[in-house]
Amino acid sequence: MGLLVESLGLEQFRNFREREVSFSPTTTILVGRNAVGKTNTVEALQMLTAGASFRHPTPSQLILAGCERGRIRARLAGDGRVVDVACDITPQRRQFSRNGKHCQAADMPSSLMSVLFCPDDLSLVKRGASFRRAELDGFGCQVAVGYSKLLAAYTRAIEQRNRLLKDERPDLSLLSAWDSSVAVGGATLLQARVRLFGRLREKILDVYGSIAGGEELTCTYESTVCDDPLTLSREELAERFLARLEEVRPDDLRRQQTTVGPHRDDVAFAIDGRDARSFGSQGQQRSIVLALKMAEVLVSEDVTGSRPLLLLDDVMSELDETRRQSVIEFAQSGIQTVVTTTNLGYFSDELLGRSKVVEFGE
Ligand SMILES: Nc1ncnc2c1ncn2[C@@H]1O[C@H](COP(=O)(O)OP(=O)(O)OP(=O)(O)O)[C@@H](O)[C@H]1O
Repeated sequence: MGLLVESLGLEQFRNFREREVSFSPTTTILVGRNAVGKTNTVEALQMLTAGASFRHPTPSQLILAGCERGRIRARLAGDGRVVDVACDITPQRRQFSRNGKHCQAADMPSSLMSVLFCPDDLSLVKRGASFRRAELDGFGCQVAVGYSKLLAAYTRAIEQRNRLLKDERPDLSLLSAWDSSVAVGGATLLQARVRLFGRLREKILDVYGSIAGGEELTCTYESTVCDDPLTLSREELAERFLARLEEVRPDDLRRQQTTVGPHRDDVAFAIDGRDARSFGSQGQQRSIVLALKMAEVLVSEDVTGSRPLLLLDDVMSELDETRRQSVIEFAQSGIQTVVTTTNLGYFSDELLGRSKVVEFGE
């Protein structure tokens, strides 16, 4: 079954001097007008589960204006155990802890992970490729052991190679050394990412079929290194990547950046054979994102054996009735959900009766 969030404490965090919120094991609805701190509450929950915030703030942005430090903490309970997680925030850093012992941000999802769905996600299909990569990587960092380390090491290697490419007269032997380290780290990351994508794809197609039956969705991982990275061994893939880096070297030197690798890959969606980015209606694009988020919940349950916390920030107003119902039904299938809204009118009386409603603002 796994852990559920029982309560959250916010101390000098964002707009809160002090606030306690307790949660239902099923659905909790945070309601209030704009700018009262509903998203800030969701952000705190995401930090204590995913170990990161979708808004990518600096630590000082998280501290109540005029204060020197802040703290967020949550009590997680389930399976006969209680886990207290917290994050102490100073202007310089965030220090995470579990049951009073310091830990890394990347360790947080091992207690409870989360899937966030917010209005920005709705344009994921048509936004730049970096957003789709970030979605996959953010999910990977939570669900796959070691993924965040792979990603960090690869990102560092790419930064170093790019820095060298920007030199007036790049040292070519040093560039070859960076090529090797980019290729070896990149091959491992690429295989982990494509494997994860394969698991997600299966569920995305299932879920999409149930939201938009009759339409045929395809999703493809588009690698800049080779067509099917999983048909090669890791060593073979690293060699292929190295060969690609050598092939594009003149171009990379001219453009002063690395133009192939997992940091340039993309995920493409097509409906009935037509690219959803340019041909999909807004509704179809939103259904794809919905299917992707639900797939993340399902895959994380498959991989970890426990259900993640589902955070729905302000998406009810952005979805039409049919898609809203799909989300609500999905959330009702035994997934602890926290949803924010300015308007309780989106929820049926029956659902309101079964949910915990927490009011924000006066
Ligand atoms: N570090 C901070 N110190 C004080 N106030 C802050 C800080 N960071 C954000 N805020 C305030 O928090 C409020 C925004 O809260 P939040 O984003 O949670 O809104 P919301 O309740 O979700 O509403 P909306 O639907 O408009 O997003 C703003 O008034 C903003 O000024």
